[in-house]
Amino acid sequence: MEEQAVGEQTQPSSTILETRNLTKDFKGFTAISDVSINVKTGSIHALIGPNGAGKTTFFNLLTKFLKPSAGQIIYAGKDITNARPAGIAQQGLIRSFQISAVFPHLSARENVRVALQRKLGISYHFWRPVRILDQLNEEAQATLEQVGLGPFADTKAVELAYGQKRALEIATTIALKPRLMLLDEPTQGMSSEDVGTVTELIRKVVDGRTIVMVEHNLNVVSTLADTITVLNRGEVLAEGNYDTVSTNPAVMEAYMGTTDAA
Ligand SMILES: Nc1ncnc2c1ncn2[C@@H]1O[C@H](COP(=O)(O)OP(=O)(O)OP(=O)(O)O)[C@@H](O)[C@H]1O
Repeated sequence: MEEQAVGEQTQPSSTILETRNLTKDFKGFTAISDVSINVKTGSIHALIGPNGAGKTTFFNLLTKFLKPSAGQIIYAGKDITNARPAGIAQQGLIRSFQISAVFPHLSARENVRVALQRKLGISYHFWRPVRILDQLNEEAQATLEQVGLGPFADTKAVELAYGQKRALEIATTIALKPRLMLLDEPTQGMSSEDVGTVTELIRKVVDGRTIVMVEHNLNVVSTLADTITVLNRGEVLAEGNYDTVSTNPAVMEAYMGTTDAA
């Protein structure tokens, strides 16, 4: 049996997120149709599919940026179909690369500290006892070390290289203590070197957490994902590990317009 990540107070192989017949219509056009997925606790679950397949729409449904037309979303055993984005964030379902905006003129450490303060609900109370601020600084430093930015703690975000900025975004997301991280194309626009660094980083931060990611880069998906859901025209075309989906004739047809193996 596959080993589960430690740190979750759930049973091995339990489901942390589930969609049941999730559907989204835009004025008569069905962008997501009856999509049911099951995300295992502690796994990396990737959503892939050709352009226009409905990945972004599905992602926006999960993070409550869009309201479903039909179906249900169950997170940690609770029906969150009608929950507000802030409500689900408090329950540990955190979307990265959008909400965790990085402040360009703050240092890496200050950026992480802002996220830690947000989590604690003590934002910008600079009159807090020094002891608490010291604790925050220590935790911020530890979080930066987790993503390889320890030596850059005092560097302004704007001065970090592109891949390092992405690492900082991951650090600010980790600071929000996610149980489930939703990553929207984490390697988009990166050099191949940065793709490698961020791929390693994602593998590292999954420990004790679950990740759902939309990702175009199939190398990244093949390296990281335990389970892949392939969407096409708003429907689930295939699901399974990389070997299963990459050899599925319907997937080859959707991607390459051919069922011949490359
Ligand atoms: N707000 C909207 N109103 C109308 N149609 C929409 C809306 N948002 C998305 N769509 C349509 O839904 C379909 C799925 O779009 P979506 O952006 O979710 O696909 P995607 O898989 O993320 O594509 P890409 O890989 O190109 O980003 C597309 O045909 C798109 O035109």
